[in-house]
Amino acid sequence: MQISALLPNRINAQISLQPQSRFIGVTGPSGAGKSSLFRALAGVEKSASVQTPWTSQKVGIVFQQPMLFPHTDVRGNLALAQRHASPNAMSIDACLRGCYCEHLIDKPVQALSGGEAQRVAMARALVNGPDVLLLDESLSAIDIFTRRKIYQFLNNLCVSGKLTCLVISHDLDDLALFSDELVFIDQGRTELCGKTRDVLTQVFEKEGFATPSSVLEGFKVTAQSGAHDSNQSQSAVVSYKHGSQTQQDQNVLTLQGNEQCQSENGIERVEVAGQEIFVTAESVSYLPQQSGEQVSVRFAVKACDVSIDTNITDFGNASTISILNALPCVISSIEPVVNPLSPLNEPENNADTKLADTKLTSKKLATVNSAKVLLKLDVLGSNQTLYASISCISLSRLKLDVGMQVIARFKLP
Ligand SMILES: Nc1ncnc2c1ncn2[C@@H]1O[C@H](COP(=O)(O)OP(=O)(O)OP(=O)(O)O)[C@@H](O)[C@H]1O
Repeated sequence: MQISALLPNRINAQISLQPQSRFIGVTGPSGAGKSSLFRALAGVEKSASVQTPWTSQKVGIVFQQPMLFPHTDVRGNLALAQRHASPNAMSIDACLRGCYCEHLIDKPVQALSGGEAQRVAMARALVNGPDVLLLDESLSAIDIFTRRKIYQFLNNLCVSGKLTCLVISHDLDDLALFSDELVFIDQGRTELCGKTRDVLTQVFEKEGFATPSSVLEGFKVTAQSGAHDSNQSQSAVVSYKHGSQTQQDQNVLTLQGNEQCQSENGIERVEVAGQEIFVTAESVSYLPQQSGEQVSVRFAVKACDVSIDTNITDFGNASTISILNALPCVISSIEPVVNPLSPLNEPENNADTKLADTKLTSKKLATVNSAKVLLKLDVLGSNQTLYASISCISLSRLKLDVGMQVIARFKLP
């Protein structure tokens, strides 16, 4: 999927995406040109020259400012959008449910809070039945719980093949969780573009975040495929079917036969690199589904939530700690988390901040004035990466070094 946009003196962006990508995150510094790019793609910028694969498809855009029709109420706004809806558009009720604003239906627009107005604007855009939806920080005023639920609704529409979303956000955790691919815009150009976890790694390394998130992918585990008290490999055998209209409206994952998705008390079980991982239901999103029976999902793990255990034997039976999740890993790099405000960390004092291929000494750590280190961990049995942010005290107490095998333990995301 190729997209290009040229807007004199502002945008010169070429974006190359995989054909199966349906939820594409867009980020970059303030003033980078993200909104200008979307305005160009939506046809709002008359001087723009744009090429997209959506020439015969319906494209919608939702701005940060909801721009609802002020002379009517929520019902009136949705009814107006429905007048021009495409034949396969979802019902008003389904859109209201998916955007958590059923209770707002009779409210005048002036009586809506900022976040409520954003939810209604999102529902209104969906009622119109777009094939492609451009979201320009459209959910920025909504609390994280509701926002994640709406993103999950959109994610499910994307996975069912009904919608392609391009989503501008400064919240990298949201984008990590939902994006099939991520685009980083800077100075009007596409600086990075590709698989979310690869682009995120480059963004974190470039921007030097102290506690980056890692994106892990795996398969949903079914009820019949595993026991609770085991960390052993389980096979995941649920499938995604393009169900009836009602099912699609409600975004139901259809199960095969009598199998049940393992979601107990809001917890999903996901197989990652042969291990069973527990994740809260709201922290899982679906990948574009491949042919076959397994349902591919992803979740994000913050570096500060990962602990390191050097006892690599019998790791599935750590019954004395509350942390549920464990993945065998090898340390691939160790870098200090540098305090940017410290005078010790000016460039001339900071020449040797990469400790990856050297023996760690307390002298070196003192040189970079760091209380914490960031470990990059290769998850054994997969090509996935996990970050762990731990104290320098733990680093030296556990005598951690590059190449060491450890168990990464993390609470359920
Ligand atoms: N209508 C306009 N005419 C001329 N320049 C504009 C116009 N709108 C925006 N700009 C400029 O284009 C640049 C990119 O702005 P844009 O709003 O696209 O950035 P952004 O990445 O969306 O920023 P933010 O994250 O802060 O929303 C900025 O320097 C801005 O001043």
